[in-house]
Amino acid sequence: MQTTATSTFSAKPHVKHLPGPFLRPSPPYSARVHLPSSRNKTSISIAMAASSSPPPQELTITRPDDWHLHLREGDVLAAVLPHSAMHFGRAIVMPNLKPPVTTTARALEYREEILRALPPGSSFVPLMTLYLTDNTSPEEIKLAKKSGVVFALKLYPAGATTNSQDGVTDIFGKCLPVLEEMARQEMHLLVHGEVTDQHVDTFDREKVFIEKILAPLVQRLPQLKIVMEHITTMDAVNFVESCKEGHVAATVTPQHLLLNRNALFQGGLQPHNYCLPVLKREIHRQAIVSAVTSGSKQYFLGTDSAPHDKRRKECSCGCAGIYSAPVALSLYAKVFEQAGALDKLEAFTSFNGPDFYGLPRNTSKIVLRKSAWKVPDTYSYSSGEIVPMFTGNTLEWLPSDQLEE
Ligand SMILES: NC(=O)N[C@@H](CC(=O)O)C(=O)O
Ligand SMILES: [Zn+2]
Ligand SMILES: [Zn+2]
Repeated sequence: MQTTATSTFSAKPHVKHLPGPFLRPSPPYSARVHLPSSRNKTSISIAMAASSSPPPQELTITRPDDWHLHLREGDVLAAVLPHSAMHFGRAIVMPNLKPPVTTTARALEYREEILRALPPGSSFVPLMTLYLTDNTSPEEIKLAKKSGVVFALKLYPAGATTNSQDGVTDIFGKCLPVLEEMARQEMHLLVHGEVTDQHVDTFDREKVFIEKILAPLVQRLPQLKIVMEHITTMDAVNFVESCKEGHVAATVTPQHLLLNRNALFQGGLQPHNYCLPVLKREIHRQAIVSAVTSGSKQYFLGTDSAPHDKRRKECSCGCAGIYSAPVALSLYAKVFEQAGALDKLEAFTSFNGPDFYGLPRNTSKIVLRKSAWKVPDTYSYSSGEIVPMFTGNTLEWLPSDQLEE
């Protein structure tokens, strides 16, 4: 499926090539984006320092967590969970099942299903979330907090993305009492930040969401801790950085760091590069790379790994979501390496997330080795196949568990 563009990324001739933006080192932050000027200087000096010493071939980092993950249920859960559990310590598990996880009772059941599906000996911890609806009650927030296993509520504007039809129709009209209770209970709000108004261009939906919903929400409830999930634009970067550190943060996916919207059309329609919010222009990708590799504590790893059966991706109305769990760590390392910021990788993958959620950092380590490995074309499961991001390509930075000292 992935074709096109020449690559300096993989030297081996048999390897399929990756789309363009993946290959170019990120230039210093664009002048059109607002950032404190000291940040520009920092990233340039790191890049220069990195180029004068031999590039590292091995990195040992604190075990990462995934702060935005779709695990699904049943046979898909069984197929995808090992890919996350292998290298990640914990993950914030998205509640957009069919029907969605709207109550603490259901989140507890779903958590048990995940724990049962774990490979033997795994210490992976699922951090549960509830799906916010127009009818979620403040009582439910109290129950969620008391459970000790629910860490956040997820806002899906109704109709914005996969399985969001039961989402919120009018956040200010219907959800303020619940959001106030969340602020009181220190329960985080995770946001799919796109408006659903069909009159708004698909590529502008994140920007308009920030203007119409997110900025007013932060004004109205400054104590509520908000994670803007899977950010895709420089508008989101500017917004996050205009907010107080520790109050508003963002997760960033591998695809929004590596691909721009050309990747949807390169050599033909590429359904496995389709996710929501949709990939944006190159200038937005560059803004996100600069923000994430700057060392700011407001960004952390959230793959948004979203498995869909191959038949539901490769069809006349393919669904949104990219399956990245098996490749995510290799890809994040590549981004930081290209930016000359490998020294900032661990904070992004392993520190900023737990710090924002008020959870302890993991104590075990993983090793990323600079050795080539080939991404499988597909992963089979009992009812079909799932195609991973960068299917069939060769990647570097192979993750493995650190051997006991
Ligand atoms: N990102 C996606 O394109 N899809 C996600 C939903 C979401 O995170 O918006 C999914 O559940 O498939
Ligand atoms: Zn989403
Ligand atoms: Zn998601």
